Amino acid sequence: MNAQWLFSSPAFTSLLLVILVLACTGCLVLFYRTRALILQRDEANSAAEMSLIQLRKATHLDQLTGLLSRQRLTEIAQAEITRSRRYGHPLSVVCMDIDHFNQINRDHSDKVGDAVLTGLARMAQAMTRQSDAICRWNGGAFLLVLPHTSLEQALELGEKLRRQTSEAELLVDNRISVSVGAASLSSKESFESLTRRAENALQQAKSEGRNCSLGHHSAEDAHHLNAQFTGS
Ligand SMILES: Nc1nc2c(ncn2[C@@H]2O[C@H](COP(=O)(O)OP(=O)(O)OP(=O)(O)O)[C@@H](O)[C@H]2O)c(=O)[nH]1
Repeated sequence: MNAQWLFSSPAFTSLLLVILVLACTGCLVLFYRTRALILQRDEANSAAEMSLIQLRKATHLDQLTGLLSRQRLTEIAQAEITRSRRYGHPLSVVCMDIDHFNQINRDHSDKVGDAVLTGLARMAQAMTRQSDAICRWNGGAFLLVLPHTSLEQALELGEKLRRQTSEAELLVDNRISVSVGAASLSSKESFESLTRRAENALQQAKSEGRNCSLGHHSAEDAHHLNAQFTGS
């Protein structure tokens, strides 16, 4: 039996065909199995993502940053204002807003903008006390409610946040800055009025060139400062 006879025999051709069919079937099985595994993994990931979103909703957290929702922070602030009045301790709020956030989104993508928000949220949480409350206020703005904190102390924290932000590597190729506005609770003042004054101070900081912190002094703050100055 020579080699030429073997390769041209019908039995050999049939064997080759069988091997080919088996190899193709194996490849197909492998392909469908891998695809099924990938689909399974994607489904598991999106289920985990969905349950995180649902958990955050149920626990009154901002879906992106995990900070308090604006609604939950307002409830906490109302309770803190009542406590501050009852025990006579100061309470302040700080409003911090990313400068030119619109442009960051435009130049880098919304995904990078989201990462900046999350990074800032983590930084603010790490730099504040457990008794402070922080929320995503709107767009690129955060609001901090600071019990037992005077306007001067709130501005000190605002400056610390501003400095830390300008040094943090939140963007790969650039630095970002924030502007900060602060206000301290006056007697009989509502939370809405207090936050409006902090937002006014923030707008003032924006119009003075951004990357700075400013406080809104109420008539009471001015009186308090004057009393300190004259020693009365
Ligand atoms: N990536 C991202 N962007 C958001 C989100 N929410 C709001 N924005 C964007 O934030 C931007 C808000 O920009 P502004 O606060 O007006 O800031 P700006 O005018 O760019 O800058 P300033 O004048 O310095 O405040 C808008 O472009 C919104 O689309 C979010 O959840 N993720």
